[in-house]
Amino acid sequence: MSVHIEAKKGDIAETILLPGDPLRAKWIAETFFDNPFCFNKIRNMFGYTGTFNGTRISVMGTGMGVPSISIYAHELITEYGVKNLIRVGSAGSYQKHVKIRDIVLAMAASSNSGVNELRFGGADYAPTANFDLFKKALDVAKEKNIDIKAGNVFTSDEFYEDDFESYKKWSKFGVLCVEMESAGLYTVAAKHNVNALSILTISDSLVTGERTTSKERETTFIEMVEIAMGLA
Ligand SMILES: O=P(O)(O)O[C@H]1O[C@H](CO)[C@@H](O)[C@H]1O
Ligand SMILES: O=c1cc[nH]c(=O)[nH]1
Repeated sequence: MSVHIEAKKGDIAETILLPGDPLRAKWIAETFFDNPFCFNKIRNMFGYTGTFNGTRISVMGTGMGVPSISIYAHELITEYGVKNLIRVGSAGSYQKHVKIRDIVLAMAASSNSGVNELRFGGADYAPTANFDLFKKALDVAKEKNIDIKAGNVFTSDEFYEDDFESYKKWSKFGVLCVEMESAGLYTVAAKHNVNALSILTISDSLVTGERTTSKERETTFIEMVEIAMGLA
């Protein structure tokens, strides 16, 4: 048991899927896993382990934002020996060609996160995806005929920004979409020499104003989960 996870040693698989939403974690376990059992209910941050095609796999919510995912990633790695951390998140599009329900593999995560500014004393650190997981995700997507987009994403400390138009600077420099955790996940994984990848589904668009419902974000982003499950 760690401070925020009540699982016993050995309860959590080496590969874990990490949605921000704990109810998406529950849906993933109940929809995709064989024989899932719940290993965490602390703070209602549900975590489950089961099997997929005979291989053990886990899923757990991370909450929203870099501080929250950093806590869970740290405990999963240092207390439970997790080696592959795969975020399955929602994101807002910054580009006209990145449309609702498109899948984005985050090759790197630019950020305004105060956490990395604190950690690196104001110097820039470039949080990047693990190459092997990234390549494998491309292969799985191809095999399943799922179109993906890949590139730089933006990890923001804010969901509601004072200046809505500020996204246009990042958009101009080719950033595909915004979410709130990948830079933190990639940095903590790198610190502990384990593997991380963020697979994102576009839930809304800052360009067009379209958006999916909360329920759709919880239970319908199937293709990104299929790619993530293929990495186990
Ligand atoms: O759907 P999840 O995985 O939570 O990801 C996105 O959704 C939340 C904001 O609504 C933030 O956590 C953001 O990163
Ligand atoms: O962090 C997020 C996630 C989805 N959509 C956004 O605009 N921001």
